[in-house]
Amino acid sequence: MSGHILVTGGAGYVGSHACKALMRAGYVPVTLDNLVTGRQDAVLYGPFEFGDLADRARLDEVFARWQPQAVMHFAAFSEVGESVRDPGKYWRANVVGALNLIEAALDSGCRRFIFSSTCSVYGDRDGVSLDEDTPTSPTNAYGASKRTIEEMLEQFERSHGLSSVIFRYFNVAGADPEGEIRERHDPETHLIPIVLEVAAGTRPHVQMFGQDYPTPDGTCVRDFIHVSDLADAHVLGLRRLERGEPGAVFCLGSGNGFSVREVVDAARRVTGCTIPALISGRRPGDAARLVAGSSKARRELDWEPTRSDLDTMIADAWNALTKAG
Ligand SMILES: NC(=O)c1ccc[n+]([C@@H]2O[C@H](COP(=O)([O-])OP(=O)(O)OC[C@H]3O[C@@H](n4cnc5c(N)ncnc54)[C@H](O)[C@@H]3O)[C@@H](O)[C@H]2O)c1
Ligand SMILES: O=c1ccn([C@@H]2O[C@H](COP(=O)(O)OP(=O)(O)O[C@H]3O[C@H](CO)[C@H](O)[C@H](O)[C@H]3O)[C@@H](O)[C@H]2O)c(=O)[nH]1
Repeated sequence: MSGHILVTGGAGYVGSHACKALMRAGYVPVTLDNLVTGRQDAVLYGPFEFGDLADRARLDEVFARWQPQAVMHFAAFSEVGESVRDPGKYWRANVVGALNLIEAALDSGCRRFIFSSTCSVYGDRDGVSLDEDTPTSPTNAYGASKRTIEEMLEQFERSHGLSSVIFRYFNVAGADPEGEIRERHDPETHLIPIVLEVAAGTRPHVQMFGQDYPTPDGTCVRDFIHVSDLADAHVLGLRRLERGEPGAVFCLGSGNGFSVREVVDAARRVTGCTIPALISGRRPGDAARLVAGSSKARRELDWEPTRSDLDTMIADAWNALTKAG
């Protein structure tokens, strides 16, 4: 089935890759974005509507114009450290923004909703592999805002028949294998793009935040998932809703943990560059180890990540960065 899909945050990193996957699957992704962190030149695969989730009248206009059959909701603030310093920003933009969007969707008759959540909803559960049944206990406003939106979706499913698929992403990495779009945050805070900026010579060194964690080499361990594999999961989630299956939560990770040090070593291997690395103190809010333990998305959505080995993710990000010049 094809049709228009409203993609909030479609000018951002994950949203732009989702738009490409939707376009390839025969849908028309309509991006709604206020460009606070996204870029209009990443909106390549469907129409663009400038707008802010806070502006309910604008949301109503966009729903009336395109009559989307589903919403994919990526737009949010998503920096853990910032959410600790400024929780109000996260509650207002993420939670109130999502509530406006849900109500605008329902008022327009749209009852399919796909939501970007995060493994930050689990808080710091060192040593445990995290799956859909792991109890949530967010430790910062970012994770708490995402968990609250999950609860809102569960409540609107019961009260208004809004069907939702909630994806809890682990660490998203890589870039479009064709290099058309990539991760471009300013300032960049994520490990892999920072390491690649060092390789490209635009940053002098990478700081490794902490080497005294209870992990094999003392640096934090993360589960990285390729952004294109993640985008494919969203199309599969949409098809699940089209089939009329009930809403569900899925963790999206590879199930493999890599330490910060292993990521830096892999980037040296893939790029052939030296990549100076310094050890510095822990970054507040970081959990020692966040690794997905679930195969529910593989089982129930038939999702099969194909590019989520570490070297391929780094190579795709590197190719996209060097292609962009
Ligand atoms: N990147 C990751 O590793 C990761 C991990 C877990 C979850 N997520 C979630 O995935 C989603 C996308 O993350 P990303 O890395 O692509 O971020 P991003 O900053 O690249 O994209 C977010 C987009 O939303 C837009 N936006 C933000 N607030 C808006 C508002 N009020 N109205 C309209 N547009 C708005 C921004 O301009 C941007 O284009 C977020 O919800 C994030 O919490 C990302
Ligand atoms: O310059 C850097 C940047 C990061 N790191 C380390 O690399 C690891 C990964 O850090 P990222 O900032 O790349 O990613 P996070 O794990 O902090 O955050 C990501 O996953 C979270 C869920 O855990 C949220 O969803 C968030 O939006 C998403 O960016 C962490 O141990 C961090 O301390 C460094 O050592 N040096």
